[in-house]
Amino acid sequence: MSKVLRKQAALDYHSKGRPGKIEVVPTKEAKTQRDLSLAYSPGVAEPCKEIAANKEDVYKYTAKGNLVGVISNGTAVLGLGNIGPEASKPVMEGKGVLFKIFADIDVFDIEINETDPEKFVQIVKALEPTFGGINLEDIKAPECFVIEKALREQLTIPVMHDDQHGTAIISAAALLNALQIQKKRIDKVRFVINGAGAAAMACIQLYVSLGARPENFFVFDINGPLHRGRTDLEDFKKKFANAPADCNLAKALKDADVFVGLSVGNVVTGDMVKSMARNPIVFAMANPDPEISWDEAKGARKDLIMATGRSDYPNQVNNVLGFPYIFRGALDVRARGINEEMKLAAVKALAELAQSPVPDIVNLAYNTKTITFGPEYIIPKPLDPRLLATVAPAVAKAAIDSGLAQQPIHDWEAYKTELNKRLGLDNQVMRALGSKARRDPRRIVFAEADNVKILKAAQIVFDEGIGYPILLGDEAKIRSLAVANGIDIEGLPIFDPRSDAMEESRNKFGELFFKKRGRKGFNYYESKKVMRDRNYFGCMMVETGEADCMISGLSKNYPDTIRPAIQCIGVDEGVNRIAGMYLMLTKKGPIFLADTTVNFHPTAQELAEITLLAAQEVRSFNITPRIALLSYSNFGSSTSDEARLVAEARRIVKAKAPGLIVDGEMQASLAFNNELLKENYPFSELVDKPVNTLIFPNLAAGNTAYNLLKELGAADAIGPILLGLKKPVHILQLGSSVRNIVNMATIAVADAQIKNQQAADEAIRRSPWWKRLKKRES
Ligand SMILES: NC(=O)C1=CN([C@@H]2O[C@H](COP(=O)(O)OP(=O)(O)OC[C@H]3O[C@@H](n4cnc5c(N)ncnc54)[C@H](OP(=O)(O)O)[C@@H]3O)[C@@H](O)[C@H]2O)C=CC1
Ligand SMILES: CC(=O)C(=O)O
Ligand SMILES: [Mg+2]
Repeated sequence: MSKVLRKQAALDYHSKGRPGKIEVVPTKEAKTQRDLSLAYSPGVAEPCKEIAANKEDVYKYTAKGNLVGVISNGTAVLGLGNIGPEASKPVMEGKGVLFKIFADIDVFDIEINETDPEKFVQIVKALEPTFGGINLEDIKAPECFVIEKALREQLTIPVMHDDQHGTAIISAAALLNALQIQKKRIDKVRFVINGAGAAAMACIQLYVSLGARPENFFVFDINGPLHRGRTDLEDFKKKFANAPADCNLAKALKDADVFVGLSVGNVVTGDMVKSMARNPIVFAMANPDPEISWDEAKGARKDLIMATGRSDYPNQVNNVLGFPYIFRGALDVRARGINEEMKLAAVKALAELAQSPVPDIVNLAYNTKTITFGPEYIIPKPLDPRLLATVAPAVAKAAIDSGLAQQPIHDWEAYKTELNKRLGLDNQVMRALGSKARRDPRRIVFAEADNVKILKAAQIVFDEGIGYPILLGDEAKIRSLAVANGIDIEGLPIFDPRSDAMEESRNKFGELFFKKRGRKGFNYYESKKVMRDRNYFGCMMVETGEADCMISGLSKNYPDTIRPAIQCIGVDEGVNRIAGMYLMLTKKGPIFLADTTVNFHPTAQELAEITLLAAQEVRSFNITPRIALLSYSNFGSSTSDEARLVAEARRIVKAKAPGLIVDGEMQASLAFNNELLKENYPFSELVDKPVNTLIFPNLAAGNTAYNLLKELGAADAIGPILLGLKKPVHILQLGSSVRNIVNMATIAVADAQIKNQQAADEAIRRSPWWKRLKKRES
């Protein structure tokens, strides 16, 4: 993405809808009069009195224990410098988001208009009753040292200045691994450190505690090398004033083993990297622009291990790998602080994790098959879901062993299970699916490209490497929409099915369509004419292999979009119908709902077919389906025709797929209440097998359920995912957001991979060498 577009995308991201990136969400029911009388006056007085009598109970009755204050005065924001507290707020909100998504920690971001360290300390100290921990952020040196020291001494909750210790911990873990790969010893290597601020000084200190020699550091600040002749140096800099007075960065880097940049962007050149010792290590960690770009540094040396703070290159050495998990561990044992033992435990856990085999979900998330420990993987990836259950327990254990914990953990396995539960599956599912799509992007037709949301989605699909968009619609209109909205569609093919230029394609598609539908109501003339309709044209592109999948329906009703798909493409072999399914991303993980879209009053046979189609699609998400067939009756408690139909559907499904985990008829409440199920219906296949797929008895029920869940904010809805078509065409709902459209496109691409895979497999099975293979096997 170009810089200009990235700028606009970032501004749009922050300003669209509710401005900013966070909101407060109640965790208790607050709907009825009773709820309100408990949540607030008079009921709320009871926990107040308990806490007044015993202050510790604040952890029992309030959110304090899981609440971290991310606090800044905006004096050293990323590498942007002293830009003030308001301008620091997007970064602090961002840290809040990362705390939440990676460690389920809630954050209030607090930007304080105060640069005087003493006053700043007084303000933060007064906030102690609110928080379980304090993460100081982007406060410049040397004030940050004074502030952190005073707060650590005066508060009884964990306090950490993330830019110092988070950065030191992550970079130390990366450094240990890089040294191991480069076969160098930490006590022998010579370091050049650019920057002598919060992050740099903490890194140096931690490296020294890991064995580096203080005299082996040449350190630079904005005024040049730290040397003994300088009279302007604060005490914390004097300790490392080892460099010769006439030194500069170029001279210092000659024959140096390790460069660590925690200063500003673009101050190191490729020539400087070339002059370093054999097998050098460069950590250019300034944000957002590193001291030297990945490409320039790697271009200079083949034997280099390179890392930056950025997410778009390998080896992202960024404190995001630390603060969520360090605080998680500290909060969970109610540690009184964060000490050296806890930091070193985090270093060790991170370094070791990078050396252990990477699970599929990480490879999926990063669109690669082979992430393995080595020069381009010295530190775990931020999207590695193992980080939480690895680093947090290590930190918690160190807090217990070093006497800082007030609430020890005894059952470590149970603790790890609880940590994994906190992450939920929902993010992982879309993330993994996105990565799957990116691994083998397919051509995707956007039939309504003269719609600005579709255009924005198409751009994202292209930029994120999910697929290759093909835009259908009036070219002039599409181009002017793109210009007016700053959407980059350069290089994306645009076809207008109504234009003269498309006459040949219309004729070709029309001929084919006539062959399919000539005896089903379309004469020769109509078959060609209907190809002026974008949905027919797009579906024929998919049918003829000129595209792999299609997205449409934002501005038309379902039947008008589904009909062309059925007529042009048709249903899969052995399938008699299509159906629609929604993927609901809920707090309990992903739940699939079908049929939400097509079949009004399915018979038992039809309901069984819908169930089998849904099961097949759920498997394509790498999830084992566990299906409840829903009704208002539980296992024959009603003898109505409707209830019996559902029970009969289950019988048909089991006859066709005995291994499928499916039960019913049952009420939705029973499907999600394992205790009730176990107690009253111990024979059920779903006992101890949490349901993830719901089949509704009719369209009214299915459609109502997903809309209710969505509108009440109980789940994000992705769909409808059309089931049963031979090739993927997916239909958007009216008013879909850009993110919804991108999600649907992702599913369409992933589906296209499966379908084409099947087609390829069939072709192989029909080929002569398949027979030879079989013969050899036997
Ligand atoms: N990747 C990561 O995880 C992290 C990266 N960082 C990055 O590190 C950088 C510093 O952050 P932080 O320590 O919090 O900020 P500070 O303001 O505390 O420190 C900045 C340091 O950089 C020095 N400096 C500025 N310009 C130059 C220059 N041209 N040459 C040499 N030194 C220079 C300053 O010198 P002086 O002392 O003379 O003012 C100061 O010592 C930022 O870019 C930040 O984004 C920070 C934390 C984590
Ligand atoms: C990553 C971070 O905290 C910084 O650049 O300041
Ligand atoms: Mg920072």
